[in-house]
Amino acid sequence: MNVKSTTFPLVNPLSKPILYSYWRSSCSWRVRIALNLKEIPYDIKPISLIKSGGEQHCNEYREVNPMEQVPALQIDGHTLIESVAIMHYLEETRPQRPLLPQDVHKRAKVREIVEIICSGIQPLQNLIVLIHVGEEKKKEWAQHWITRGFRAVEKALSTSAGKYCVGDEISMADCCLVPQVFNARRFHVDLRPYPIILRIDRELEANPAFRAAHPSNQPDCPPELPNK
Ligand SMILES: O=C(O)/C=C\C(=O)CC(=O)CC(=O)O
Repeated sequence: MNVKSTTFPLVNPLSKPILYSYWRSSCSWRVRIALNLKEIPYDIKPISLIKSGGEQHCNEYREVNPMEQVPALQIDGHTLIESVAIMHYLEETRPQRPLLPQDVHKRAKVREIVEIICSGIQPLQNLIVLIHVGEEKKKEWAQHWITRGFRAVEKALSTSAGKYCVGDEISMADCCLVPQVFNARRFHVDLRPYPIILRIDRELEANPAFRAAHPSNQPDCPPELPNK
């Protein structure tokens, strides 16, 4: 693993941000999109969640993120963890290309969709949970929780969506939706009942910030991308 012990806990406030990321971690992906949208230059330190039982569990990385998960972002002399907290930090310190709408009701809608995905769906189909569920049951388990959550997301979008999740501006909700759709496809969820989710996902496919953040464009993506 190429994480040097000198990298932490001290972080140089002037150095380029470093994102500890895994190519198909949906939580890392959210942050990559946010950084790209805000045009914040950053370096990636890949953390393999599967190599040698998972580099996220090694002593050095536990110093960076005691939750032993990705992402972690070293920025402005701080080490930040948890993708939603990181996106809010970026929003508050780099207000260019806002990821939250001005209107308070629309902001609430963005947060609602973010919360459904980041608390109500993704943690239930995360690697650590699926390991406990077991190989035999994991597909059905993931499908169950993604379907349950997508039903609620689709309902929310039926009143909030314009071109994107909330109105016509890209927001944190879109940063969370696209990686979750990828996960849904990975677990072969039938997405036909969610036409608004599919339309927004298609809309964002061509966006350069989203495209650059895609797992297939990550330095640690294996040459043959499985389950794309
Ligand atoms: O290559 C792997 O199978 C390991 C881990 C992941 O995909 C990441 C997740 O745990 C899913 C997620 O981010 O939602």
